[in-house]
Amino acid sequence: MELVTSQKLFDGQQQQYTHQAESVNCEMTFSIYLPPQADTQPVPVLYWLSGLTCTDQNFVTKSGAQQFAAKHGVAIVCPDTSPRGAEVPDDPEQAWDFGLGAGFYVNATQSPWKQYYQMYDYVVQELPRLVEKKFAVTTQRAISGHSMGGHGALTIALKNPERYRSMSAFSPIAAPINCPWGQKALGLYLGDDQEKWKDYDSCELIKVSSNAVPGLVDQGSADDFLQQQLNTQQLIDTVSRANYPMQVRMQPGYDHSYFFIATFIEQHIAFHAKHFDNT
Ligand SMILES: N[C@@H](CCC(=O)N[C@@H](CS)C(=O)NCC(=O)O)C(=O)O
Repeated sequence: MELVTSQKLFDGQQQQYTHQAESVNCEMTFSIYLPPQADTQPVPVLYWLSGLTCTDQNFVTKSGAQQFAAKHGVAIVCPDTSPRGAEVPDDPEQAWDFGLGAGFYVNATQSPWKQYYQMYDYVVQELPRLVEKKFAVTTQRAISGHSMGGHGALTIALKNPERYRSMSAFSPIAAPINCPWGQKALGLYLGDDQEKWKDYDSCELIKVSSNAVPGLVDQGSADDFLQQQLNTQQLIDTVSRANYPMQVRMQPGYDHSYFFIATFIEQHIAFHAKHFDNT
């Protein structure tokens, strides 16, 4: 693992690292914010998954989250959104909604994607293993994300309730099996059998879930992707029918951008901190 950058921020450290990742078969970059509390004791970790076209840097530079992580004594780990490198196959038309920057946090089963696009294993297993070995952190974890990353955060927590204390999302792709972004990505990564797509669909997972991970979701009403891609109403209906402990809030006038995330990130970090011991 190699340190790329390190800056002091709100008495903690904002750092970026590269490492050779086995699961995705390439060099990966991730960022970590270590709050000042990590100087004296191990702290819990919030994993943040970003959306389409993003890297590990969007959240670091635009969310303003570090001051709240410092207040609550929580580390924040931001992985990249896909495998990277000249050898990694991309969308044949180089569209921004598939391939590089668009790993959808699944384990691809189809060629040529499956050799690299194992982002589910990377985020759930390999990255936490590395983080928990190298940094002053506990094994208490939470997960959050935006858009494609909101989909990643919710599906990962729903599939691994024993690994995450809480989950949250901004503008998640809540039912990818029912929207163009999801149908394209799941079709190419997982193949034509739509039954297999359900394993990566938050609404489908909530329907069959027997465990309860506390959840918080914020969605802007002025989000340009709301009608065609995000299926927020389906999430609201599914949560209500299943009596799942997830609050889904419509926020009037907010769009899909990081300005929306910056507005509510303090509340999301406080929500996750509430579910950790001793923060
Ligand atoms: N084509 C646009 C749309 C993609 C988009 O809105 N991506 C969201 C996630 S789905 C994002 O976070 N973009 C980067 C940013 O705002 O920093 C772009 O390239 O940014």
